[in-house]
Amino acid sequence: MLIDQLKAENQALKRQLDALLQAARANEEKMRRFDQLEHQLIGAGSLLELLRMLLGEYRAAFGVEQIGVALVDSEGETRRLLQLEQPSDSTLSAGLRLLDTAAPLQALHALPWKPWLGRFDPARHAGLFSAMPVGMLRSVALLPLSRHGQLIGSLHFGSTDPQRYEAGAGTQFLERLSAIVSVCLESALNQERVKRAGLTDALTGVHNRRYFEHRQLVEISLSIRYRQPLACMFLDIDHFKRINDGHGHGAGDAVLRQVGQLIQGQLRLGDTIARWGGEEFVVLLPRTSGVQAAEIAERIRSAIAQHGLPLPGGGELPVTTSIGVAMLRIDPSIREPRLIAEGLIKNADQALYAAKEGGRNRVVSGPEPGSFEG
Ligand SMILES: Nc1nc2c(ncn2[C@@H]2O[C@H](COP(=O)(O)OP(=O)(O)OP(=O)(O)O)[C@@H](O)[C@H]2O)c(=O)[nH]1
Repeated sequence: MLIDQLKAENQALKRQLDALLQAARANEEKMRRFDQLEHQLIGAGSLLELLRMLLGEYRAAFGVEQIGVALVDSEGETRRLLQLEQPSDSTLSAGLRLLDTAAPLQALHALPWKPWLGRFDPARHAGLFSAMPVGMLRSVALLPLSRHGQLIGSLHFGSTDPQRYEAGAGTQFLERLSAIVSVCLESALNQERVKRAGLTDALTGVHNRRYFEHRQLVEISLSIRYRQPLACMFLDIDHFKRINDGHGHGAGDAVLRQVGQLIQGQLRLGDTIARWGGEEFVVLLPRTSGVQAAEIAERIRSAIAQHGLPLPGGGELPVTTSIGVAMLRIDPSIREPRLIAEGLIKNADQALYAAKEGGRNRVVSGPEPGSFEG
């Protein structure tokens, strides 16, 4: 009898031991995966890649239903940097929130900043998960992201399991994760700033020709692959030399800045504007027909003509532009994207020349493209 009892106890102990060993192995495996993910985060090649990892791969790796990231972006810099890389990204739009101020995060994270684990409270937490459906969430982990004593963002995990993130549970791993993500974010932002500096026109703040030429190749390939129209606009400020000669180089620079902003103000997110050089700007309009492009060009022309440059002594210096519009044309004999790009620019430039010849302050459209059969 006693032997049977001992045997049964032994078996129960063995089962417990097996379960513990299994849990330890699972934990070890989990730690190994986290370790791998941390290395991937550290190795992210860009801000976009880092955010995609956090919002996409991490979600799968952690086995949580939802992940959200909020970043303080008071100057709109992060938004601009991300657009530079990828104008629209569904992973990002689902999980990323850019905040004008740190105030919402200060309300979320009390000092000393540490991960907060607990029950999901729709009133407080629903907004943290952005566009994702949040009705099923039961527990959340909110990780403050900080650098140099400032809150720079917040990382949010949401689970349908009420016990997944329980108040009072250990947060060592999450603390480490928030430290790593904070450093990676700062470093990725710095990398993007360096990259952007090489792709931006220092005077006007719009893209430079180098960026445009790169973007143009991407847009041409997309346009051909999806058989969608692509419009290109060449803009030149009229009699710019007279502005420089009559009012000084500083006034000329101010006109360039103002014109760049006015053009930008008329464009959509996926459009690209760049300073081509001197007083010339160039614009790419994906998925835009010739008729629409001519309308947009006319809006730009009119906006610039209506906004003269305010002069220090009062009054305004009139500014006008001539604009040439061309559509991507597919010549089956030309397959090299670089040559197609040159042809598109040449056609827009010819239309611009016709606008100058026609008396300036006007829009001229080049011939409509034939079909998209390539
Ligand atoms: N202020 C300023 N001027 C520039 C800059 N880059 C080029 N320019 C000037 O832009 C002027 C361009 O003059 P032109 O090419 O003769 O053309 P325009 O006077 O605009 O005449 P049209 O194009 O025929 O209407 C030159 O005087 C250049 O020195 C710049 O960055 N800042």
